[in-house]
Amino acid sequence: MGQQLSFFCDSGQSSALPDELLEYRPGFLTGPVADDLFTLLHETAPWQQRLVRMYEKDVQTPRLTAWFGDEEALEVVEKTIRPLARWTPELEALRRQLAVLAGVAFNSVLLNLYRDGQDSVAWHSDKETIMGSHPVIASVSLGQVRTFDIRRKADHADKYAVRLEHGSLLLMKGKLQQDWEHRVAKSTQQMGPRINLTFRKVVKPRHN
Ligand SMILES: O=C(O)CCC(=O)C(=O)O
Ligand SMILES: [Fe+2]
Repeated sequence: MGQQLSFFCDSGQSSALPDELLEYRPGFLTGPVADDLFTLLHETAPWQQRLVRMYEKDVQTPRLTAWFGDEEALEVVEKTIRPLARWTPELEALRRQLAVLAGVAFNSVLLNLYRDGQDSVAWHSDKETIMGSHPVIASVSLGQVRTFDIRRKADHADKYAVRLEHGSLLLMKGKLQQDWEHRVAKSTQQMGPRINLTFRKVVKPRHN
């Protein structure tokens, strides 16, 4: 990869984001392949609305999710990953393609369905306890273009945004999970559904 990319800050100015943190590939999947995958997943994935504990209350996540993966992934994070669906041929093919491209033996994929502009994922970083330090996460986007924001944990003014297009691939890597947070914010604009797939290699936490 290594191509130079432009990311856009809130001010509308473009600025290059270090590609040791994020690599963006628009058109990773061609239009028809992306269209078919969107329709298939939208109609057949075992979508669920999960409860998360926030401020001592159970609240529903503002999006639907589904997990697919290997049995070994289930053993790692039994509570959060369950139920874990078996790989479908289409997701298995994508996993293989991404494993070669990213050099990572992904053993699970988390699917998010943002039904409209009101669905979102709040600022967070993905847990390194179950992915090891400096994990590579391969994120494929289908459907509605949404904005992916990142901000540095130590200085929230240090932030970038990138539009994740239909059929695009975003590789998150290096110190992104350690030093930065990311989100997909709600939008007041009329928006169609978007499906995001994050391929992950989850591993048993190491106890020293
Ligand atoms: O929808 C996206 O692009 C990001 C999803 C995400 O950050 C996550 O599932 O951890
Ligand atoms: Fe995330």
